[in-house]
Amino acid sequence: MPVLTVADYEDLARAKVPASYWGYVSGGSGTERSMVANRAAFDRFALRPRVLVDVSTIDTSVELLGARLAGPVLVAPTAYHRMMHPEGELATARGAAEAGALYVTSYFSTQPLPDVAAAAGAGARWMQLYWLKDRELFGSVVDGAVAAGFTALVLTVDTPVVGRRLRDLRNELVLGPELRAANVGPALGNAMRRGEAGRSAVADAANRAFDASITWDDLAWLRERGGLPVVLKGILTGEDAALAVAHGAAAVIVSNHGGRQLDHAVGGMDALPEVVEAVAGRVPVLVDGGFRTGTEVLMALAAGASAVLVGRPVLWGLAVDGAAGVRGVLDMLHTELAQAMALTGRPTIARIDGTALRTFPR
Ligand SMILES: Cc1cc2nc3c(=O)[nH]c(=O)nc-3n(C[C@H](O)[C@H](O)[C@H](O)COP(=O)(O)O)c2cc1C
Ligand SMILES: CCCCCCC(=O)C(=O)O
Repeated sequence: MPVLTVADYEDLARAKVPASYWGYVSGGSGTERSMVANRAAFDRFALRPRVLVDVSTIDTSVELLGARLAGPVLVAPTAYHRMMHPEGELATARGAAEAGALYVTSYFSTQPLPDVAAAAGAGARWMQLYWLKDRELFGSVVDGAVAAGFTALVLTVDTPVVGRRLRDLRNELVLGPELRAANVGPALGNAMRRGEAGRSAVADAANRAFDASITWDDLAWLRERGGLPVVLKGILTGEDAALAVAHGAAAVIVSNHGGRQLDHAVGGMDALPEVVEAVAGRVPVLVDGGFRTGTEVLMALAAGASAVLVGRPVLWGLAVDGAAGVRGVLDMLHTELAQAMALTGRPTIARIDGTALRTFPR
């Protein structure tokens, strides 16, 4: 069967991944309405094409915090890539670099940061962080990211505690020995104890380690420690977007964490307009949650996003064909975007603006 869509990658990946790992990747929290909301939002938008525009050359390239990228589709941070492929994050880093895409490496990478950096080569890379109670350990991971040449720190702010992911609780999720998180110390890195009825070893380890007391005032410490741009991931309101800019965020990522954190949270595409309005062009606004086609990427750009991140699609590509699968998914989204740009009469990313979008009331 030819692989023609991101959804085709999902179908092929499902057959390759053990059931409890598939549940971890596919699932959301609670009723999973936040996950559904991400996809449902696209039904409330339609594109307004312009015709008789010279679209003989299409340029999808963008620049983001100093990185030149082949297109506006980034790899979202996702944990435990060795669930999908034996090479894990090394294959992801190679595939993303080959596609000219920026890779946001998860705090829960199963490969050491220097190895991920080496695999990425000249590829753009940011490092995602969860704030730990153990400030010394937290700081040492920041130092490690800086030393490995990551060029921005992405602090995920929607996870003071882990969402109630029922698929993981039902599957009594435990990780095999190859799935040690390689960069975060043994207490958090090791979620391999025996399964317990109704519990997820991964969520339990995270809940013990994450610092649920941090506030806006702590961000200065992180900016100082890393000396890198700090991007906040998991912003869903205009109020928090304004605070993020006021506290020195270099960019914000509008995200409900793929529907895995707050149940009934607003979807990424639905939250985007109020964040764009509050930020008012002062820093780039990125968005994720449910993006599966280039046309959907174009919708987000028209609504004011500078770029889009994809989480599960990259994992599906990784499971299907390692680095080549990751590259395949990212190339597919950029190719689809280029076609949508031609068909809407917008030959460059800068030409995609709000006039390309019609929004239907909820
Ligand atoms: C399996 C999985 C693991 C994830 N791990 C992380 C993580 O370690 N850090 C983080 O900030 N977000 C994490 N996320 C959330 C993603 O960064 C992103 O917000 C989400 O996947 C986007 O939605 P999509 O999967 O529909 O594209 C994870 C998501 C999935 C599906
Ligand atoms: C199950 C808890 C692990 C949290 C870290 C990975 C993550 O963000 C995720 O969504 O999963």
